[in-house]
Amino acid sequence: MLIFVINPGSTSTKIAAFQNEQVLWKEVIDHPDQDICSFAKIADQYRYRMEAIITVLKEKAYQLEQFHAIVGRGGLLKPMPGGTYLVDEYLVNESHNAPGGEHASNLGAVIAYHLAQSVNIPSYIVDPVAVDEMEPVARLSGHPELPRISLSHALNMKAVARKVARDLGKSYEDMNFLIAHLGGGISVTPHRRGQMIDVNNANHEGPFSPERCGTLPSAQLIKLCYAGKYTEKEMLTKVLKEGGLYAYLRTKDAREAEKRMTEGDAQARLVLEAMCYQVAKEIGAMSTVLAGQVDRIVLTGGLAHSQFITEEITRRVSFIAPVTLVPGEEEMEALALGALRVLKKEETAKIYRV
Ligand SMILES: Nc1ncnc2c1ncn2[C@@H]1O[C@H](COP(=O)(O)OP(=O)(O)OP(=O)(O)O)[C@@H](O)[C@H]1O
Ligand SMILES: CCCC(=O)O
Repeated sequence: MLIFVINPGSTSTKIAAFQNEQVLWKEVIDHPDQDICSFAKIADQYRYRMEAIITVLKEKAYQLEQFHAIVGRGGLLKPMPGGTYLVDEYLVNESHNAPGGEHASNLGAVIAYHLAQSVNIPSYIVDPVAVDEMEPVARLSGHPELPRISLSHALNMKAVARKVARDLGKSYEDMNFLIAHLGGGISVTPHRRGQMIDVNNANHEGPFSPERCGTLPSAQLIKLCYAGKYTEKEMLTKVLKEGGLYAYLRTKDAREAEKRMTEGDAQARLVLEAMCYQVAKEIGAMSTVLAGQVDRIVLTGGLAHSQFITEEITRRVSFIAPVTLVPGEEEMEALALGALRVLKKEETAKIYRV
């Protein structure tokens, strides 16, 4: 089976061709700031990104007709269980209208669907950002007007969970994991026998990350919002794009922060230690969701490449369960494998309706 994979990110679109489980090629199409900033909404980038993808396909001498399916990263749809979903017009319209908010991944389904329609093959999304498998007790925030929302790096976390389980000779559905995706944003999730039963919303809650604030003191936040200093858009940028590491150190790059730390910058050390402290604290909190029945803690995402960061977290949480490192992310493989499970009839594609 030949599968075409499309993963739109905030500054790039990653594409790849897979022959069954094997990657044939991967390409990162970078989108310069001045291009991206010229669009008012993510949905407006559709034609721009589509044309860039078609250009690369032509350069690689691939025809859409050669593929058996196209799979895109799924975005901020309404809450939905994990799995592989067939993309249809309903799902495309929802992705276009972005009910859960603006995110580049909203374009994954739209682009995959239109490319696939043009050559009459199916298109899918897999474990989108909006995967919601939270238990009822996890949904209460403390105020009924502000229910907790599940937004996370579900795609990579579920792929990593399957891989770690496989390496242990088990299936994902047999295991209890605590998985922390440590990227530009951070998700910490208890996975109970294949279900992500809670998660810090990676945009709104939990540890601060290279670019996001995570949980903030709520009354202080309200006062700042009403202080007349910032517009709503500025506040959202502060919390989602210019928070965390960036707010303290003016860099989102943990490698740069670590370099400064090793050169003696005490503030860089404090901020990195605080980020690890918050991640460890969240892992500790989530271990109670599994009542301490944890087979493995898994650290994944870009920050899991760092020895300093993984050791700082591990020394605080290894009393809970052994810690496994899976640095980086495997989103392209996860998308291809999700589509493949359906094409091989190991799984039935779900239909998204809410
Ligand atoms: N070898 C490394 N050592 C330390 N930090 C690293 C290393 N490689 C990447 N990072 C850091 O990881 C962070 C980005 O992680 P990642 O690439 O997983 O994020 P992303 O894909 O941009 O965002 P997200 O994972 O939230 O979708 C950055 O702060 C980057 O500096
Ligand atoms: C909101 C979680 C997903 C991401 O940060 O890309």
